[in-house]
Amino acid sequence: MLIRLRYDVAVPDQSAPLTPCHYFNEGLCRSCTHLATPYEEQLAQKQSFSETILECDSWLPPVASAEFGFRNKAKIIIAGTVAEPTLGILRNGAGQDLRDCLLYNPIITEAHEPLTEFITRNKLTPYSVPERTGELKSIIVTASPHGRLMVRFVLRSPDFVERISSDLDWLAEHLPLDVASANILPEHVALPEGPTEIHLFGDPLLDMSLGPLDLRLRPQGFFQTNTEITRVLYATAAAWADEVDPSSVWDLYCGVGGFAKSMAAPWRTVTGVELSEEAVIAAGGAPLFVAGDAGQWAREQGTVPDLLVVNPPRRGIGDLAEWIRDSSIDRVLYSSCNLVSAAKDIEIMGFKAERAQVFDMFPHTDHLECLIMAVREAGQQASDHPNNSATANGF
Ligand SMILES: C[S@@+](CC[C@H](N)C(=O)[O-])C[C@H]1O[C@@H](n2cnc3c(N)ncnc32)[C@H](O)[C@@H]1O
Repeated sequence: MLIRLRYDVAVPDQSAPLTPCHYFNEGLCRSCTHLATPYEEQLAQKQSFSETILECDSWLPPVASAEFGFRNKAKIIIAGTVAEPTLGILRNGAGQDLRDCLLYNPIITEAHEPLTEFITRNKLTPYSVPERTGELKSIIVTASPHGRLMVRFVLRSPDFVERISSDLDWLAEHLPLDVASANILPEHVALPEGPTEIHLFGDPLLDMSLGPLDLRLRPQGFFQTNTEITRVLYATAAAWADEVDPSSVWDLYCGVGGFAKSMAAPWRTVTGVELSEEAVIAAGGAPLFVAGDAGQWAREQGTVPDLLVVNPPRRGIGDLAEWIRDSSIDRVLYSSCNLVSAAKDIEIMGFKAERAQVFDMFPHTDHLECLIMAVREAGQQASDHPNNSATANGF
């Protein structure tokens, strides 16, 4: 904990309890803004914040995460020199090594040492942000639930692809490597990655299966970052869906298909829709998974599902909310990492939250995932609406 003196000079408060993270205690990394707050208190704060943002008939108790070791993905910024690279973040334009970060899955932590050696032995010059020189910008590492790794080298140009590729057998001897690729990001921008991905090693699919749920991830696909919380989230969503036992489900913004697959049953049709073709291929492709814009796809169907599942990016579902309002859909299972946009969407839809639960996907931060079962408000029947597209289309 820091106390602030006049002129905003921060000095360590010697009387305050230290957190388990030495980077935090030394003021070198403050990504975990609430690390000094006891975890139970963090959870209670997230719950009360959520209850003020979203009016709900029944708020269930929050689902707690492991406090450390839960992150399955690390975006490691590379800086420093070939002989002494830093693997972590940029702090005031310089590299700050974060290899002891407590959030990482232990196999990601253990990968730092061989990755450091790999950079040095292959002379992979770190990219310097102030000078705009060098090649290796970052390494994105994803850990599977089975202890295997996907490693992606984000490079300024394809110049180093050959030398990386030719030494990957060495890397595979030193860490549990299943997939490796190069991502090309030529621009000097604060983006995590570029559009071009060059596959270099292994199968391009990392097995992210969670128990019976068969999930696979390709390099540019999205996967929730807290594996255990994700498993509980999908299982809870499936249990809530089973209570209403829909015969048709649409999973919009489906990513690699976690919600859709957890709700699949022989007596049910389930369709997942996702913008990223990489994710759709990883999910298993047609006929169950469709690549496209969720809103456009929904409008083109000429029918509606018994249960609509949405798990959009932070901005929410946009004008799909009006389409839902004007349709005959009466039950939406909304999973969101931004309760503010979710609450706004649910209001626009003319629905009310029947049940909600916080899943602590991102401990020590303000962020959270929330699962909401929303139902059409009495008196808000789509058929009453003058712009009822379903009625206009004759179904
Ligand atoms: C929060 S992630 C959820 C992914 C998935 N439901 C899961 O549990 O991993 C949001 C997903 O929406 C996708 N997406 C973004 N805009 C979209 C759109 N207009 N139509 C369909 N999918 C979209 C992203 O590619 C991303 O995979």
